[in-house]
Amino acid sequence: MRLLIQLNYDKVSEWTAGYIAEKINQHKGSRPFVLGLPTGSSPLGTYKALIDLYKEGKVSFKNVVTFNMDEYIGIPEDHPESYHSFMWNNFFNHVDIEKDNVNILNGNAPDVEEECQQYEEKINQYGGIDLFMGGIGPDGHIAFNEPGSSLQSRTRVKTLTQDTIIANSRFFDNDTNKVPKTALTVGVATVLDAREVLIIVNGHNKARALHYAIEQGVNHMWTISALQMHPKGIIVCDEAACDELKVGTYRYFKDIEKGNRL
Ligand SMILES: N[C@@H]1[C@@H](O)[C@H](O)[C@@H](COP(=O)(O)O)O[C@@H]1O
Repeated sequence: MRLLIQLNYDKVSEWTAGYIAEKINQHKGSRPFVLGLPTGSSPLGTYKALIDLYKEGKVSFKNVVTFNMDEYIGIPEDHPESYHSFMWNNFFNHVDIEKDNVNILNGNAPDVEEECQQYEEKINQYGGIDLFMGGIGPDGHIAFNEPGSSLQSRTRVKTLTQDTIIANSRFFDNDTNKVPKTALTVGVATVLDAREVLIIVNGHNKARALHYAIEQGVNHMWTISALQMHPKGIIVCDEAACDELKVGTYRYFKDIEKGNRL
């Protein structure tokens, strides 16, 4: 696994956007580039930086198909805090992506099981995900794969933990009662199937999760740790997120990434 330690959040965003743009630009062949995407505050800076790169003519999303990680169950698609709204407001509306190339789980589907199965099938029809970008919760969850999720899990319904409900209540007037209690999410195995996985970890409140991701074993209580099983896993973090790493670990990754542009 690579660990890219950046000075601050702006540098994390800049590096990640640059990496994604480069992968899109390098992509060849008739098949579109398939990009997995998260919501949350962690990727916001990356979305802004990608929009800037698009406006500068350095990347285009015309030949990109996206699959989002997750969506709440039971709030309308046009609710300001739905992940549909988040993605269109913060990213898709500002770049040249085709509407038909955007895939986000439908949390209001009449048959959610069917919705999840079709999502997996659609990913396969596109030949799999080239690069899955993600963030993590303070408890190390990836997408909505809460602690205890099977590391072989596929797209399905998950019940949110109280920790996640409290963390996400900041988007719902700080009222935990307004936060949906369930969500549709890609599974850990769905993420690991991607050819590359890039996870953004920033801020002191993610420091414990980063320690478990990097310095402890693969464990279903910290689902991000499954990234250790991926042949091309990358974590991009800021200095603040390194607060729980051993000095030796920190220095090791700083040293081996020294001089690497991307
Ligand atoms: N389902 C999302 C995750 O995909 C995201 O990584 C996490 C962290 O969010 P933030 O980046 O705002 O800390 O929040 C939610 O639980």
